Amino acid sequence: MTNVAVLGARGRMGKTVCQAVTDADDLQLVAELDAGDEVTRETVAGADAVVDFTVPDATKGNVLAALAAGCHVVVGTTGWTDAGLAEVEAAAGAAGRNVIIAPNFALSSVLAMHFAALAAPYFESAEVIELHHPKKLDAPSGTAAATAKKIAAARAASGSAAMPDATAADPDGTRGGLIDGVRVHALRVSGLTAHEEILLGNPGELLTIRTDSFDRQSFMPGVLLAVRKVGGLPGLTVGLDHVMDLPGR
Ligand SMILES: NC(=O)C1=CN([C@@H]2O[C@H](COP(=O)(O)OP(=O)(O)OC[C@H]3O[C@@H](n4cnc5c(N)ncnc54)[C@H](O)[C@@H]3O)[C@@H](O)[C@H]2O)C=CC1
Ligand SMILES: O=C(O)C1=N[C@H](C(=O)O)C[C@H](O)C1
Repeated sequence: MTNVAVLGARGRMGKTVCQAVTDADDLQLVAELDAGDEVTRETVAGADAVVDFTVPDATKGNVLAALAAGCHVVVGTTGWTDAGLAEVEAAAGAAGRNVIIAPNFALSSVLAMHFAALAAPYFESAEVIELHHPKKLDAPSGTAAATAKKIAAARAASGSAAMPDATAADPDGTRGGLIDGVRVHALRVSGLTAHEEILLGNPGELLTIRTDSFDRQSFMPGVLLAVRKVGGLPGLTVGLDHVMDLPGR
């Protein structure tokens, strides 16, 4: 039995994770923490793994506290910087505990990012559109940022030319942001949950890769997989693609 503590337990994702852990035969929910609760050895109640779905401002402090409390950590909270990831990697090494941070735990999204990186060197243009509910605190989504970085890395590795859409005219600033030279557009619309479209274009053709999370249940198989695997993946792992055995990686 793996003991699990959930941080952000009163949130949209936290509630869903608490239920998924409760429903799993091999996992036991031992603590539910939210804003105002300190993360200590006592409050996480002997958890083997702590799961964090909180807010970008709090997540790094939570991870460092959970490592200090002797736990492995699985993080879905977005808004991470490279410096924050480096700090966590060092802390995980020092504590002898492991951390998995994934911007998206939905299988469709992990595969969409993977397919986009595979396709990117074969197209002149690539732009990312992410669509979410208006209560989302960060923009662009962690998934869109990761997708753009993967597209840019794949194009750089294959020696692709700069994309014409990155420098296309933008007289009124309506062309979105740029992440590693890839255009990213963030939409916030009532009724939506979490969606992403990646458009890859050549003269006369378009490849569209689209992923939709209609329900937060879509993230649960990935979260539970990470909880079950985190003890065996030393140090810091970023991205569920490194936890799954994706062919062609
Ligand atoms: N990786 C993935 O697959 C997914 C990631 N997310 C990310 O997860 C995060 C949470 O999303 P939602 O659940 O929709 O947000 P939410 O706003 O519904 O929940 C956040 C919860 O964290 C709590 N909280 C705030 N500060 C805290 C602290 N210091 N310690 C403990 N709890 C604290 C809040 O009170 C709230 O209950 C966001 O960063 C979102 O982007 C969301 C869905 C999927
Ligand atoms: O806030 C959300 O809802 C989501 N956040 C993650 C992100 O920023 O990529 C994952 C998913 O898109 C849902």
